[in-house]
Amino acid sequence: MILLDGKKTSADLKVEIAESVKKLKTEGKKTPHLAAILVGTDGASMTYVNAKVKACELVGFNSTLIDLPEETSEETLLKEIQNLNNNNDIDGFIIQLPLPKHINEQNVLMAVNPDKDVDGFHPTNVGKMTLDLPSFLPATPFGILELLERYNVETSGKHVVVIGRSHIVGRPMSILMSQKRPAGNATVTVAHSRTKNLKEFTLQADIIIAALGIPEFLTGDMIKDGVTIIDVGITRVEDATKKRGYRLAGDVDFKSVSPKSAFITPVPGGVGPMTIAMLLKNTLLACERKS
Ligand SMILES: Nc1nc2c(c(=O)[nH]1)N[C@@H](CN(C=O)c1ccc(C(=O)N[C@@H](CCC(=O)O)C(=O)O)cc1)CN2
Repeated sequence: MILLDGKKTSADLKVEIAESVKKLKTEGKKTPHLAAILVGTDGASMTYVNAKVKACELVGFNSTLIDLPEETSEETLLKEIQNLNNNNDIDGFIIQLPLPKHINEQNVLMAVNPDKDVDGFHPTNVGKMTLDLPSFLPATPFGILELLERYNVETSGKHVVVIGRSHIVGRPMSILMSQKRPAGNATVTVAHSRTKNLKEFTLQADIIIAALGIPEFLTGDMIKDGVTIIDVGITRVEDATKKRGYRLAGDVDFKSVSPKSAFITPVPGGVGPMTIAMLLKNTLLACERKS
């Protein structure tokens, strides 16, 4: 079993991005600038946004964090988005998800200028991705493709089962892996909460992407030997024995699944850190496209 090490791969990527930033600076070009909007005080969202800001510092980007209270209205948030759209120094920005329930996520994501949409969530970028045109790929699927490529995991002609159909991970992952691309050319099945006899599909899969958000859902009896496992889930599960009061659990039961796997991502240290590295990559791209 080979661990697909997202912590190490993302660190390698950050070194490469930092080198590109140095080159931009020596050429007298603009320093990439990422902004993030956080609405509310959800613990996990605060962790991720802070990690994004720290990653910007590490690679030499400028960053701006716009921290808004939970009760922020949709109108106020839309005004903040317009300010970022109109600010020429900002190359790309993201709105951390999930948003509080009183805010319509689609209205918010559609207000982002697609040229600054480094999350790749705007319908224009989703459409371009679907047509395999240059766009910003959503960071988690982009990170998974990068991990598969860097570890030379064969995907061509393989049967990929994606469990979960979210707009952020499952749906784009299924589109990208069926395309003609490195880490693509696969035959893809999308399974979801209404899928009957899921085990019949997972037992046939060469690659499983578990992105349903149910801790330790995929177990050893559901997979065949030699499978590649990508675990996208990161749930905080209460655990009084831990200093923080919780442990991080993936969607995969690592203990029973890893012995049967050829490749597997751990949680933590797998897909999560790759998400941040690919956001940086998109921001660099946004900055380079401007100049
Ligand atoms: N606007 C966005 N919102 C959300 C996205 C996104 O891509 N754009 N994805 C997720 C959360 N996410 C990034 O925002 C994210 C999740 C996990 C990690 C990560 O590094 N996880 C670590 C563990 C960190 C911890 O201690 O909790 C790991 O897996 O090793 C980074 C980013 C939803 N929202």
